[in-house]
Amino acid sequence: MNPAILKYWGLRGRWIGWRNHVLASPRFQRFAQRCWLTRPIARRRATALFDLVAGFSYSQILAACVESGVLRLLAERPHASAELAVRIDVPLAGAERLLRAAAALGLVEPLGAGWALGSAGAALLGNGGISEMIAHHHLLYADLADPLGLLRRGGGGGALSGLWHYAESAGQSGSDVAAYSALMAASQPLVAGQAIDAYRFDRHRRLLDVGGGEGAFLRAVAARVPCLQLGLFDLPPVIARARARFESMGLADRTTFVGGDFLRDPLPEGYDIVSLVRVLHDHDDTLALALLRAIHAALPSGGVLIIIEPMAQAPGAVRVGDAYFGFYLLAMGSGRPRSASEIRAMLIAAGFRSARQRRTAMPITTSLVVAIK
Ligand SMILES: C[S@@+](CC[C@H](N)C(=O)[O-])C[C@H]1O[C@@H](n2cnc3c(N)ncnc32)[C@H](O)[C@@H]1O
Repeated sequence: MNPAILKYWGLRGRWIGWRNHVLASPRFQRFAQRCWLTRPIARRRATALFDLVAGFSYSQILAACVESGVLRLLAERPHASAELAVRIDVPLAGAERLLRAAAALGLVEPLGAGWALGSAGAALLGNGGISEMIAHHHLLYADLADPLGLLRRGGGGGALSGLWHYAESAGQSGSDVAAYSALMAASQPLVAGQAIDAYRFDRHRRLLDVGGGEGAFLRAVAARVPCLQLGLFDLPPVIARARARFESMGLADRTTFVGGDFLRDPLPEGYDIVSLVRVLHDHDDTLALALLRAIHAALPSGGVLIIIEPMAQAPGAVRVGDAYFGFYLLAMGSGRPRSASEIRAMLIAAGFRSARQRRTAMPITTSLVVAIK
């Protein structure tokens, strides 16, 4: 390596250069595969690298399992291949190919002459939101077919941005509102449970969920904290759907519904805690900061803002924040995943007196930052 480069990047740069030189060398790779001491590490690393190479194929096998309903059928009881082939309307050879592939991924497992649900399949079915995510991923993957093109044009403009485009037109399109809100509501239990375990909402009297969609987060908190008064703010067509849902569940008299655009309209006052669940990362920095300032203005002194979303650089979940959501939001055409420390800095810039991160059990779905005015 050029000594000037080594000087600029320091000791760590020198170490990385040397390490990569060794790892890329066919001679070292052959040695690592042959030596009993390094063989397990070499195999692990080769598998991890191959998983990166083959990730899209795995995702499509998963999509076929969800779309065909094969996992649900196996959750009812084990099935023989021929029976499954008929039920999912795929020729026997195709069904067996899918089942073998799904078994390799832990989604199903062989049982005698047939097949049972695998442990990863059972975990997936136990979280309804995951199937919904998988079902809409064809939009994301269509946009990611040309990742460099997407990066060069700055994101958006594809299939996924169409799904949430209603927010940019202040919720004018009813069918888009329904599809997007339903997806959000289905995946909300993955998030709400984590947040409720990590933060004591029973310290508060009135909770306003801004960008709260159909109110799935509010309903989850309401079930845990019966005396909390609820407020829901979202675009008017989303609020109409939420109101109907709350009425059918007998929760409407505990809840104030406010339809509006949080980028233009003032937020309702009189709440001692405001939540922003999977909203901040949807917006570019200028709009995100404006939203934090608007919430700051609406809160009383000592009021709390709680930000709940998957975050960048979350220990143990960097792939979700930086890789998955980084590109998901790029395809959406707006926003970016932020680390907890970036969010804390934005909160202080918006006028909050303190901002702290709270631990959650599953940063893969949920990280949490609490700010006090
Ligand atoms: C990613 S969804 C999150 C929904 C919900 N908080 C959740 O976690 O399931 C973003 C929400 O923000 C709402 N939203 C987007 N732009 C908005 C705006 N300008 N004013 C009010 N709500 C908006 C959307 O309608 C949607 O319900």
